[in-house]
Amino acid sequence: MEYLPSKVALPQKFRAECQSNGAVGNHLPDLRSSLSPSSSVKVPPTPSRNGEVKLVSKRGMDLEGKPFAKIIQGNGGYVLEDVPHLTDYIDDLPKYPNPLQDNPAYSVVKQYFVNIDDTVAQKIVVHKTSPRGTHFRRAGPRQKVYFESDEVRACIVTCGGLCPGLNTVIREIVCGLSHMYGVTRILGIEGGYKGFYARNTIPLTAKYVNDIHKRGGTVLGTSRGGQDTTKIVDSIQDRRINQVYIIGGDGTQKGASVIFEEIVRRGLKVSVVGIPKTIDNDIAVIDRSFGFDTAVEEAQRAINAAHVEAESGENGIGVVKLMGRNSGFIAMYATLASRDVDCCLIPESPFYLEGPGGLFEFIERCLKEHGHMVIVVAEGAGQELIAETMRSANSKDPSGNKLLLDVGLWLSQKIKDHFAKKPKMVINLKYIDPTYMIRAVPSNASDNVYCTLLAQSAVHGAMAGYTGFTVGPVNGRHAYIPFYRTTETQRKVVITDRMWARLLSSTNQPSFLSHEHVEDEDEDDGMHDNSSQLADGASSGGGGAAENGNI
Ligand SMILES: Nc1ncnc2c1ncn2[C@@H]1O[C@H](COP(=O)(O)OP(=O)(O)OP(=O)(O)O)[C@@H](O)[C@H]1O
Ligand SMILES: O=P(O)(O)OC[C@H]1O[C@](O)(CO)[C@@H](O)[C@@H]1O
Ligand SMILES: [Mg+2]
Repeated sequence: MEYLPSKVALPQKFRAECQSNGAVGNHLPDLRSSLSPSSSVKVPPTPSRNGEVKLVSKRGMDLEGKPFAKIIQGNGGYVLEDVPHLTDYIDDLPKYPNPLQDNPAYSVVKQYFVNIDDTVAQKIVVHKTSPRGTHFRRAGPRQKVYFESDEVRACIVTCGGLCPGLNTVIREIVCGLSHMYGVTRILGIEGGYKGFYARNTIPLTAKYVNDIHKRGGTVLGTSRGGQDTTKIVDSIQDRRINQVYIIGGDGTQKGASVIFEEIVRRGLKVSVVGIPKTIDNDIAVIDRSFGFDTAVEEAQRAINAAHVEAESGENGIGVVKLMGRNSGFIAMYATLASRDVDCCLIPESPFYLEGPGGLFEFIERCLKEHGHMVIVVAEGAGQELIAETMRSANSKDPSGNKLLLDVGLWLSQKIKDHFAKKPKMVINLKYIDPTYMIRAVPSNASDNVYCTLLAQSAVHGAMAGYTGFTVGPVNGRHAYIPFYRTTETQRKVVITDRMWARLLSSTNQPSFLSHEHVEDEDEDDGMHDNSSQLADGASSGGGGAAENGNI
C-alpha cells in the first residue's frame, strides 16, 4: 500500500470536512497531482473516536482500481462510499445559494434541502452485532450550488436498448433544470454516444418535452457501440457543455465512467451524471431500474394470451419468451405476478430436458394433472444447452454484448420433438415472443413517478457540484452512487435466495438442482450455511435486501 506523501495539500472540500471532524490531518493529495494512470494513494486508518467521520482512502485516476473511490469511515463500522465533487480536482470554485430557496413552491417546505451529512444505508437487514456497513450520499437539493443558472449548458444522451420511461426521464431533467434552476440551455444528443460527434443536437425546452412521456422509446434516439471517449469529451468541451446527463444501462454507465475520468484528466468543470436504465434490472446496488415495472406489467398480456391459448386446446402448452440477457428478473417477476405460469426458466438457473427431474417429465406431469401449461423463458436461459445442439455463431452486437441464440424457438421445437415420440399424448404448442413489445411501451404510472424522482435527483446532484455518479434508489431512498459500484458487477437473480424460492413454491416447478448439486455448492463455499443463503440478498454480496429486486 502506498501511503500519503506528507506535504501535499488536502483539497479544499476534504480539508473543511476533515477539519470540522478533527479526524485527520491536512495531508491528503491534491487530486491533480495524482492524475497519472497508475497513481494511487491511501491514508492509513487512524483509530476512530465516537461520532467521528474520517477520510481513510482516496485514489486519483487509478484506472486498474476504483477510480475516485472516496471511502469515509465512521464509528461502529460505518462506511460512506462517497461520490466525487468538482472541488476534488478544481480549486477555489465559487458556490452560490440554491435558487430554490427563493422559489415559493419549495421555500415553504420544511427541510426541503438535504442535510449535507445525510447518507443512505446499503443494507437494512441487520443483527444487533452487525457493523453499520456501507452508505451512500443521499440525493436531493443542497443549500449551495456550484453553478449559476445562466452558466449551465446541459446535455442529455440516451444509450443502449429501449426501456419504458426514457422519455419521462428526459422530460423531467429538462423541466427540473428549467423550472427549478432557471436553466435555459439544454441540448439533446441524438442517437447515443456516437451522436456527440456524428449527429446534430436538439435544443430541449420544457415546451418541446411537454408530452413526450406519453410515448414509448426515446425522442433522442439511441444506439449501441461507437463510444469514442476522446471525441465525446472534445465535443463536450467544444460545445462548452458543463452538465452531462447520461441515461443507459451497465455498458452506458461504464462509458460514462471513462468520460468522467477524461473530463477530470482535462480539469474541466463538467458534472457527469449517470441515470441507470435497463429493462433487465441488472444494474447493481439500486433497488430496481425504471421501466421494469412497466415491462413486467406488459408481459402479463403475453402470458395471459399464452394461458388462454393453452387452456383452450387439448394438452395445450403456451411458451412465452421474455427479455433478460443475463438476468432473469423480468421472467421471475412476470411469473410471480401472473400465477398462470407453471414453469419459469432463467439464465441463472440451469435446467435440463430429459430424465428424472427434467423439464419434459414436469411438462408431462402438468399436462396429465391440468390438461395445459404455461412456460415463461427468459431469452438468456439455456444458452449452453442450445449451443450443444446448434452451432453457436458467437457473434456480438456493436457494444460487444454476446448475441443470444433463440431459446424460445429452440425450446418449442424440443418440446414438439419430444411429444412427437409419444403418439398417445398429442400436444398443442403456441409460442409467443413479445420481447420488444414489453420495452417499447410508454411507462406506467409508478414508473413515471420513479423517473421524475430520478431525474430531479440527478439535476440536484449536478447543480450541487457532484460528478462521476449514478443516481438511484437504495432501500427506497434516492442516493448518489459512485460509478464503479454500479459497473463492477451485474445484478442477477440469486437462486439460493428467498425470492427464487418463493417462485419455486408458487409454480411448484422442479428446481433442476439435484441434492448433490446443493451439497457440492455447500462444500465449495463453506462460508454459507442454509439459513444465510435463504435470506433476501444474503448470498448476493451486493445490494442487501434489494439485491433480488425485492421491492
Ligand atoms: N466497457 C465500456 N466502456 C465504454 N463504453 C462502453 C462500455 N460498454 C458499453 N459501452 C458503450 O455504452 C453504450 C451502451 O452500451 P450497451 O449497448 O451495452 O447498452 P447498455 O447501456 O448496457 O444498455 P442495455 O444493455 O440495458 O440495453 C454503447 O455506446 C457502448 O459502446
Ligand atoms: O436492442 P437489441 O440490440 O436488440 O438488444 C436486445 C437486448 O437489450 C435488452 O433489452 C437490454 O436492454 C436485453 O434484454 C436484450 O437482450
Ligand atoms: Mg447492458
